[in-house]
Amino acid sequence: MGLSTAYSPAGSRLVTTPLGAGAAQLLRPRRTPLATVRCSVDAAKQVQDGAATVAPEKPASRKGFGVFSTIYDLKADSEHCKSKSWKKLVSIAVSGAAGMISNHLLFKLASGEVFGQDQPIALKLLGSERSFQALEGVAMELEDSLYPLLREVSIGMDPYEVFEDVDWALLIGAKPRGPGMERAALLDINGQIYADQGKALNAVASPNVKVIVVGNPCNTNALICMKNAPNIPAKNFHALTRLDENRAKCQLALKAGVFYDKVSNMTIWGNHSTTQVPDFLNAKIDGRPAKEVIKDTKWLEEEFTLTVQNRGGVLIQKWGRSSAASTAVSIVDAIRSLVTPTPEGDWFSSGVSLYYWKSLWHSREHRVQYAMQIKG
Ligand SMILES: NC(=O)c1ccc[n+]([C@@H]2O[C@H](COP(=O)([O-])OP(=O)(O)OC[C@H]3O[C@@H](n4cnc5c(N)ncnc54)[C@H](O)[C@@H]3O)[C@@H](O)[C@H]2O)c1
Ligand SMILES: O=C(O)C[C@H](O)C(=O)O
Repeated sequence: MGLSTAYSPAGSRLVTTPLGAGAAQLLRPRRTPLATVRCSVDAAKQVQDGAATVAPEKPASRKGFGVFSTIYDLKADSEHCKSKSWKKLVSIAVSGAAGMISNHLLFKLASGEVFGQDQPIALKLLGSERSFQALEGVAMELEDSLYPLLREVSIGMDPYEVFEDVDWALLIGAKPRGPGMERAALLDINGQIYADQGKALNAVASPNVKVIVVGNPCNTNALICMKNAPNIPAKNFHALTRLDENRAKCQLALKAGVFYDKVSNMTIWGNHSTTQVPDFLNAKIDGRPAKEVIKDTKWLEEEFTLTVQNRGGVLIQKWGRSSAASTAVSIVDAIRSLVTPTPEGDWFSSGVSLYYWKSLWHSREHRVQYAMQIKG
């Protein structure tokens, strides 16, 4: 005798019953012919039936995936007393959700390590036609992880559905470069994705949605996205340059022989590309200027800069694919920096619209300090 779970359509509760093999038949998932919600039980059956090769029907992204379609009252749920003090649900769209970076990121988001242990979240996962089956697999893994803070998961291929009312959009879905390529060469393929997604965000996302563009070339893609979303404040668009900041901190720590938490005030100027300038002049090690601690100026000016500029490319040569886990970590760092006060005297890097931030910088109205720019 084992524990089996029966899926019932949205609106009713998920039933968990001890079952024998015969009873399992009786509790096969029942779906109305027109139901568009996808659940893990259906996905498993598709593979079993050999239907996995058939293009899946387009799901309605507002409906939850599998267990996440169950309707419940969060505040009234006595089993989760903790939930009574939880904040209002935050809705996060992740594009390229079946890709390498997302495979690390989604589980960090769901665990609460990004937005906090009192912040329930909804994940809206956007995939492409090619990746849709894999997206179902991702959603199934999220189901099986039983994260208390993960209250909703939906999947879809239409950004106009997936982005509806989202508070955050983490735009990762794009083609990565291969060995020997420059990121800029991806613009022809990836640029259009960000034009389309910018339009979709403009039309259906929360008017104050925060957007982090990861797909390369990320600075240009962020600009394209921003230009296609005139209703969303320009200050809300970020290109992910945090990975470069983290890489630069790591190299300075290595050279100085200190743990990397001793390195602060690291700025990345320019694009997330080989033209970027990791700013060792303003960086600090243990509160002192990096140049005072690292006397080897030639190393700082040449090797340090080149290492940070080329780190992504070297990694591709070694791995055969681009960085994923460290990128996910840097997305977490970037979000955390945006939602929590910056430690006194420190700052962080993010690619943003210079036009907007220049004025704010002078007015000194911001509570979080930024060192960032966005470039096309
Ligand atoms: N800014 C950075 O620091 C940084 C770091 C690493 C990678 N990247 C970039 O991030 C992007 C994704 O990298 P990855 O390793 O996750 O790639 P991946 O190939 O593993 O995953 C990309 C996913 O996006 C999906 N996709 C493609 N077009 C889409 C669309 N229009 N809408 C939704 N999904 C779509 C693909 O089907 C795939 O599942 C690449 O462009 C890569 O160069 C940026
Ligand atoms: O180098 C790449 O193409 C992937 C990413 O931008 C990185 O810096 O690791």
